[in-house]
Amino acid sequence: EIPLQYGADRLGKRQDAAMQKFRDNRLGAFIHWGLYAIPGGEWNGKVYKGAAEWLKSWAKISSDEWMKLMDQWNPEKFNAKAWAKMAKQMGVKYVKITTKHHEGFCLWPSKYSKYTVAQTPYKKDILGELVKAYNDEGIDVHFYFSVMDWSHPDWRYDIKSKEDEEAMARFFEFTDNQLRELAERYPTVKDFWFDGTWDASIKKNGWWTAHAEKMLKELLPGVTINSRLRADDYGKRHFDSNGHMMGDYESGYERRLPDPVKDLKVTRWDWEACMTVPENQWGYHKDWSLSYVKTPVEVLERVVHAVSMGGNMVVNFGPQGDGDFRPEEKELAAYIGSWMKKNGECIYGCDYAGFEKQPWGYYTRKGDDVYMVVFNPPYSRHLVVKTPGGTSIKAAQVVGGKEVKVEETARNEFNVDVPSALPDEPFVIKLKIEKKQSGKTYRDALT
Ligand SMILES: COc1ccc([C@@H]2N[C@@H](C)[C@@H](O)[C@H]2O)cc1
Repeated sequence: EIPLQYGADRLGKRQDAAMQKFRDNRLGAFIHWGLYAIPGGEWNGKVYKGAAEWLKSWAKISSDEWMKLMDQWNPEKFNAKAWAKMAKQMGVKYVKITTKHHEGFCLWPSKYSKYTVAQTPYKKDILGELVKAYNDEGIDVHFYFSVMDWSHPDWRYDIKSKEDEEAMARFFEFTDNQLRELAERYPTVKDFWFDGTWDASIKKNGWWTAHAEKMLKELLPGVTINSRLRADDYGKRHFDSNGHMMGDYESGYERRLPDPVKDLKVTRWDWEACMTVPENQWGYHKDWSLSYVKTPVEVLERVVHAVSMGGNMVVNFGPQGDGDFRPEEKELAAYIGSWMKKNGECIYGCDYAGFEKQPWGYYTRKGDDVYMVVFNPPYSRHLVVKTPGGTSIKAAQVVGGKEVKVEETARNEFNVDVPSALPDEPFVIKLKIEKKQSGKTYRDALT
């Protein structure tokens, strides 16, 4: 192993209660809300197809020009309690909120910046209202924080001179001040999800990323930190130069998921994926017809896919500039919520089952209970289950429904019947498994 000063601080999964809660939560929501929600992807009459929260970049707008949007920030339909109710009904156990995105606008009245809600017509502390409202609903709050800050004169993409070095030193102090401020103002926050850390200016300062994690963990014992913050002594990110994950969970699965057959390595560590409903829109975009919009079932499948491989999934919402949500997002939250009400036991507190992936859907597991989450019921009307060695199926029951027949068909192979009346939505079968060898003898084919 290469000696590292700023590599992984720990090998293996964190086993403390705070991390167990992070893991058990499994389903979260992202809230991307900032000045970008006002133009919604359109500038000077031109609609840009790229991610709406990057409009400043696509339309090549100066920060001074962009920050004039603050004069229009007065979300008259914003109601933190209503947002928290919607999250509760969706069945999410936590919400990740953009405290500050790349644009540099702060949803809290930071005393280290003039680009905050305090300097807008709205005036009040939006972040504080949201933290209280979500917590009052029993929902954990996680903070998204972009290190890259397009509004700050000392931000550098790379360090090529003494001036750059001095500017970034000031920038790191500014960032430390904001992080400390967030931790001290909102001590119930459970996680920091860092973004905007891919540039050379950060990769050349791995020491700072380790310091930022350490500082937050001293201020907030138990807080979780994502791998995306971290760069090691040699600028390696997420996993250090010895291949060990930095931070408390891998945060590289953004708008993509590990393959259920080829990428089983991810079951060895904690990880959290995040996803957009359109192909690539985090902030509010006025025209969702520009790309494919995933149906609620397609969103649900990605949630189950993540949990089936021992990960969390965060589904993104991009609230409108007026503080209300678009109809598609309200419908999505309602659909997921109604499904989770019936079937949440196959998600919350569940993990990788260790069963071989089948075409009909995904397995999740909690203790001795293995769940089959069926998205593609086959014409054969039975679901093939291949169990690990020494494992047999004792019984099978549709969650919230009837027992279904289980028949042993070969060594460690079973047919589980689909319900006679096929449900019109993805359904879950709960297996009672037991450790025992089958009494039957099976002849292997000689080839
Ligand atoms: C250079 O490519 C990207 C892609 C997405 C991002 C941000 N990460 C997501 C979680 C959103 O915040 C998106 O703006 C930044 C840079």
